Parts: sequence; structure tokens; C-alpha cells
Amino acid sequence: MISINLEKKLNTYQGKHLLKVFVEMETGNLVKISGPSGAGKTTFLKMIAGLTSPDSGKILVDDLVWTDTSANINLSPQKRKTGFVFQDYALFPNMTVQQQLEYATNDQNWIQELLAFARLEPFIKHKPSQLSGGQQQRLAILRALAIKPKVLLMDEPFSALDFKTKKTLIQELKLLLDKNSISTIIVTHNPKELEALPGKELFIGEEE
Ligand SMILES: Nc1ncnc2c1ncn2[C@@H]1O[C@H](COP(=O)(O)OP(=O)(O)OP(=O)(O)O)[C@@H](O)[C@H]1O
Repeated sequence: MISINLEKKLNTYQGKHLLKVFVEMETGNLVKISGPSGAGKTTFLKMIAGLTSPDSGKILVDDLVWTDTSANINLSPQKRKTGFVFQDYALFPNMTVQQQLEYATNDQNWIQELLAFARLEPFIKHKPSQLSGGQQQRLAILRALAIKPKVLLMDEPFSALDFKTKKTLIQELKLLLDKNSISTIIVTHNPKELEALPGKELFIGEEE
């Protein structure tokens, strides 16, 4: 069970805005987060990853406390082991497909399994600029999964892709998540595009 209850005052160009989110999910399930631009969706993911601190709140992951502001607990990003897939992929431009995965894990069997799953084996010697948008996004997902994350966080992962590539990738992601039972939180502008992925939907909107 994962329980996340966080509050943070955001400094937006329209003034202060209170981001307040409560979500509970079974381990291995998926939650889809949507909401208007600037609502704090990315900030919410960053607080889960430990990259930004909340003003108050608690994060519990399988009985382990990641954050508890009342007890002054805030685990480092390394200790949380979250996988983060960014909107712009954030791949290392000078590393090949294989090197990006080896940077994340030493487990060669797991790397081979991931590469086979994403059909990227023929491209292991390629750098990101030599890959299509869909292949780059597959690689970004594989790299996040390579560390065998406790929670996979995805920030608008499909927004840069065309409709057909998006649809194929979402189907692939569904199989991968089902097979490996990975708890996933995915942010989208457009919840409709994630219809094929079963999971709770949560809207982050205006609070104050
Ligand atoms: N550490 C922080 N402290 C206070 N405010 C912040 C912090 N980080 C971001 N913000 C502000 O919070 C607002 C929301 O940003 P965020 O990127 O989380 O929104 P979003 O919902 O992901 O938007 P988009 O859909 O456009 O990506 C922004 O105005 C930003 O300036």
C-alpha cells in the first residue's frame, strides 16, 4: 500500500497557490494525475521522488516512511529508489542505448529483458539522436525501470509523440507494468489518452 498526503505552497506568477494532494494506492497499481497547467503536477512527482520538499505531509510506501514532516523524516532520492520519466526524456546525449542502461544497473539479464521487451536490441550501439521519438521514449522508460524502482513516476511521457506511436507505447507499457507489478504514477494533460491503462484518476486543481 502506498499512501501520499502532501501540502506545499507554490509561488506562481498569479501569486501563492496551495498544492494539496491525498492519494492511496495498492502496490503494483497505477494512478493517473491530471489538472491544468501550473497546478503543481510536476512538483507533486518531485516531492515523491525526494527532489523537492513538501511544507507538510507524509509519504508511506509499503510501511516504509519516505517523508514525514512531523517527525522530520525526508529520505534522500537515492534511498527512495523511484524511477523518473521526464517529459523531454532527459537521456544522456553522448551515451549509447546500452550505456544508458548500464549507468542505471549492473544486472545484465535485466537489461537484456528490458531491451527485448522494448525491441531496442538492434539499437544498443545507437545514441539518442540516432533514435526516433518513440524509441527515445522507450529508452527513457527502460532506464527508469532498470533500477527496479519502488515507484515509477512519469511526467507527461507521451506528449511529444504522434497518435499512433503513443497508442503502441501505451499498450507496451501496460504489458510491462502488469508483468512486473510496478506501482506507477503518471501525469497527463489529457486523461483520455491513458484510457487503455487501468487505474485511479486524480485531478489536481485550484485550492486557494
Ligand atoms: N519548489 C517550489 N516552491 C514553490 N513553488 C514552486 C516550486 N517548484 C515549482 N513551483 C511553482 O509551482 C507552479 C506549478 O509548477 P508545476 O510545474 O508543478 O505545474 P504543472 O501542473 O506540472 O504544470 P504543467 O502542466 O504546465 O507542466 C509553478 O508556477 C512553479 O513556479
